[in-house]
Amino acid sequence: MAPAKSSKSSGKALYSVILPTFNERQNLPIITWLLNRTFTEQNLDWELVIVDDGSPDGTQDVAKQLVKVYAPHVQLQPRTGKLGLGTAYVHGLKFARGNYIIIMDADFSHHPKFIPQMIEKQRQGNYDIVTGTRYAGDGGVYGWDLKRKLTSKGANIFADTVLRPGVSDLTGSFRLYKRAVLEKLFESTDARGFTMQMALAVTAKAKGLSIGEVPISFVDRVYGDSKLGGEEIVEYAKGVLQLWWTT
Ligand SMILES: Nc1nc2c(ncn2[C@@H]2O[C@H](COP(=O)(O)OP(=O)(O)O[C@H]3O[C@H](CO)[C@@H](O)[C@H](O)[C@@H]3O)[C@@H](O)[C@H]2O)c(=O)[nH]1
Ligand SMILES: [Mg+2]
Repeated sequence: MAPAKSSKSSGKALYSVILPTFNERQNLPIITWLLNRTFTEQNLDWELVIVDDGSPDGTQDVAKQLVKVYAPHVQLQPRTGKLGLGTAYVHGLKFARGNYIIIMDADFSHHPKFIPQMIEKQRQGNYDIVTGTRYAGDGGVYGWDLKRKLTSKGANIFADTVLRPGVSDLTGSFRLYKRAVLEKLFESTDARGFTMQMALAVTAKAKGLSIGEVPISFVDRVYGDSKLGGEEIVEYAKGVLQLWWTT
């Protein structure tokens, strides 16, 4: 792959999108097309780092095609097995070259159309982090059943009550980070599962970092299944209590 323009040498912002995938063969081409369109329209430098965990559905074959079609913007950084969402971000960051890192899901729950607003917000306030929020302003959740909605809302209320971070969507993972900030946050939290989003936001607030919010509509995936299970929910509760103890 031809090297992407380095943000350090050009002095211009380079936005790296880290996209963890597990069985996203059907979603990946469209999300990549949308990302390309969004960044091109905005005249922004960008790259996409796909972290696929050996998906049995052939996601990596699709990803390899996209690497060629969108060269030099797309890289595939696979792992051999399903090692989890949090470590996928850490893995992706090792290869990302941008000075800004965007983390999002590959299943259209996080629509690329919100990226320009997140970038604009970051620039306005020079925020360390800008997080997409489903629970403020025009934000919302569409397509989830009541149980899943209550789980998400409950998880946010629980963490907000115990930890008081003042961030409206702690479990959401559609975020823009300054690169150096994300590197430091990864070093200072052990949480690596779905708990990680909450732990990163709470730790950031405890360190005095600034977090801007952009309302997003989160739409449930059309293709494939969620990988969030009961075990993750227990881990989340443990994560909140651990942070309560340590921050
Ligand atoms: N590489 C890798 N990717 C993974 C893994 N598990 C999930 N993914 C990818 O991570 C993204 C999110 O996974 P989903 O399974 O679609 O998650 P969800 O149930 O929709 O959960 C969403 O909402 C949660 C709570 O609001 C969020 O915490 C979570 O990050 C995500 O946005 C998708 O792109 C999926 O392919 C994994 O073990 N490895
Ligand atoms: Mg999803």
